[in-house]
Amino acid sequence: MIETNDPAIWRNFLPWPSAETHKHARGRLAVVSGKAHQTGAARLAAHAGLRMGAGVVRILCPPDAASVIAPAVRAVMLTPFSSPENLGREAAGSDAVVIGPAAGLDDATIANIQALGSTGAVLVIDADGLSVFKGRTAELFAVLDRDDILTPHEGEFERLFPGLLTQGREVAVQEAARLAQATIVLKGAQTLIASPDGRVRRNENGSPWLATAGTGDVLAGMIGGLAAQRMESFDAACAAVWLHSDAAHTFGPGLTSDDLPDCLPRVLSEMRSSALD
Ligand SMILES: NC(=O)C1=CN([C@@H]2O[C@H](COP(=O)(O)OP(=O)(O)OC[C@H]3O[C@@H](n4cnc5c(N)ncnc54)[C@H](O)[C@@H]3O)[C@@H](O)[C@H]2O)[C@@H](O)CC1
Ligand SMILES: Nc1ncnc2c1ncn2[C@@H]1O[C@H](COP(=O)(O)OP(=O)(O)O)[C@@H](O)[C@H]1O
Repeated sequence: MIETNDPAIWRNFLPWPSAETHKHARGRLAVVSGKAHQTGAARLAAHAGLRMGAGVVRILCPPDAASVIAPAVRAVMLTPFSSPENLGREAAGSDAVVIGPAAGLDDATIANIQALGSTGAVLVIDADGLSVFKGRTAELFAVLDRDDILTPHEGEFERLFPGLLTQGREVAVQEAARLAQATIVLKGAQTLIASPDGRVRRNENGSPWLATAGTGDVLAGMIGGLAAQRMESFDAACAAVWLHSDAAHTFGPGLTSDDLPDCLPRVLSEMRSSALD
């Protein structure tokens, strides 16, 4: 049965800081950047993860990208990596890692994802991190744990699961979660979220203002931010999808992906008030 993605299901599981917490205890998120001319997507995701409450957010970047990113971040930290092995070491200790936005469609992205697979962090894989496995899904599935999350739009979904969408989006997303043994977020006007345990939810508060470049990168960062705070992956994905749309409704006309993270304090405050009622 497909449930509506109603906040009543997950709002009591949203992570709020306790009085005694500190930034490392709130959760550590890493976001992997693309090359020097492709750093915007990672910066969007990192800012969104921080706004969602991850206590420490770090961009891990190829060495040539560091001088581009450093002047463009403040609360987000930055560490260059020189190889997939080095990336794995730098990401160890992260609770969640986002990879894929503007990562590049080359073997380096595959090697980086494989290196992250042994860190134990929840992986949120989006965009190029999905498309690069076209025709090589067995290699992707070999990396995944059940708490990992894939966030394809329909184009990316078709690259990973050719032909599956002809069975309808609902059937397709459930079958994809079963095959991948991971949570799948099939994005669109009505995003569907499926868990490998068979649960599936339809998001019904979508906003067409989200049809603008970079909003998917922000969503990946929001999911990563909640997963870093150890919210269960399926609920983290469902909550982030709903809050992402709510932020878009809050902003309305003229929305760009840059605006979304800055709408989150209001959206989260309203959610917190309703959870305390
Ligand atoms: N600020 C930034 O730096 C941004 C970087 N981005 C990155 O830029 C790279 C390329 O992005 P593209 O948008 O070209 O790659 P996509 O894989 O999104 O699009 C490639 C093709 O897929 C097709 N497609 C089929 N179904 C689609 C759907 N439902 N939604 C969107 N496209 C669909 C489109 O026709 C498009 O020509 C990615 O790595 C992405 O993460 C984008 O996220 C935009 C913002
Ligand atoms: N018409 C629409 N109605 C509701 N949500 C939409 C619509 N178009 C796009 N979105 C949402 O916007 C986001 C776009 O993500 P994505 O396609 O990955 O873009 P990008 O790669 O530019 O970040 C997804 O969360 C998707 O569900």
